[in-house]
Amino acid sequence: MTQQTAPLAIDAQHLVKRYRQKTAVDGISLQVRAGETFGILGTNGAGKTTTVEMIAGLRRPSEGTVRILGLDPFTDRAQVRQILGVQLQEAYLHGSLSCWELVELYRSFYPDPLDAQTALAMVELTEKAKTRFDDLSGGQMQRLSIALALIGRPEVVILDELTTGLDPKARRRVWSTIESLTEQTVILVSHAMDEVERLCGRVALIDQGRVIAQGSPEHLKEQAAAVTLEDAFVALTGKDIHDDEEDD
Ligand SMILES: Nc1ncnc2c1ncn2[C@@H]1O[C@H](COP(=O)(O)OP(=O)(O)OP(=O)(O)O)[C@@H](O)[C@H]1O
Repeated sequence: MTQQTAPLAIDAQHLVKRYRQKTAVDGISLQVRAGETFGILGTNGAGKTTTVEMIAGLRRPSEGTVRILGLDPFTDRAQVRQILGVQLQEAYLHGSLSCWELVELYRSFYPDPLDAQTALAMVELTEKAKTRFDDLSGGQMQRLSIALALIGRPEVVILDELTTGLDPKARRRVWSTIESLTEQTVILVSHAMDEVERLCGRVALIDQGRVIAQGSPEHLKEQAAAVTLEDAFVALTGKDIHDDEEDD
């Protein structure tokens, strides 16, 4: 089965999220096929996190629908939890537990999890097994949250700012881990063009809560007559990826 004919793993239709004064997401539709690694690129405040939180069932849309392998993340919450792994920008974990205890806790949620040693080794935290979460560095916390997102061997994985704050070596290691997920469907929110170009078959460019363009990195570069994905982003959105929308 090619990816073009694979079933839809994620089908988000016309997602809208309104906060009091602000429409953070303004009619985003995304279809991701099983086995794809799909990137979401956008400036700060473009609505990326709100979009993936709605897809994950962590934030209720004001409008629109989400299906993950045909399931509704709100009404089929228990089933969705078994097939979805989520790494958010900020990990809200029990800080007094050690890495090992957190890994064991997360393993207990799934029928066929990775073993604890494999999970810690995957993100190079074997040496930190006994360290309390609160005593980890920011990068180590992030790596642990990646391991916890993958521990249940989820069919669908959502990763928000996968490697922000990691050093170059750690970034490359995490990329290899993601590249090894050939069976899984991955949504990757990122600011990092090199990361998106390396890992994602298709990308959606998001600006002011809308999808401005989507396609393979090659297609987006062609569409914008740009040499790099960063130039394509600037050409298609009129913004630099490093801009902060709040400042406009
Ligand atoms: N709980 C909230 N209440 C009000 N406004 C919010 C809330 N959460 C997010 N927003 C606003 O919605 C917009 C989109 O936020 P979101 O976090 O989805 O953007 P983002 O693209 O993920 O940005 P970043 O790259 O900085 O994480 C921003 O203007 C943000 O300030």
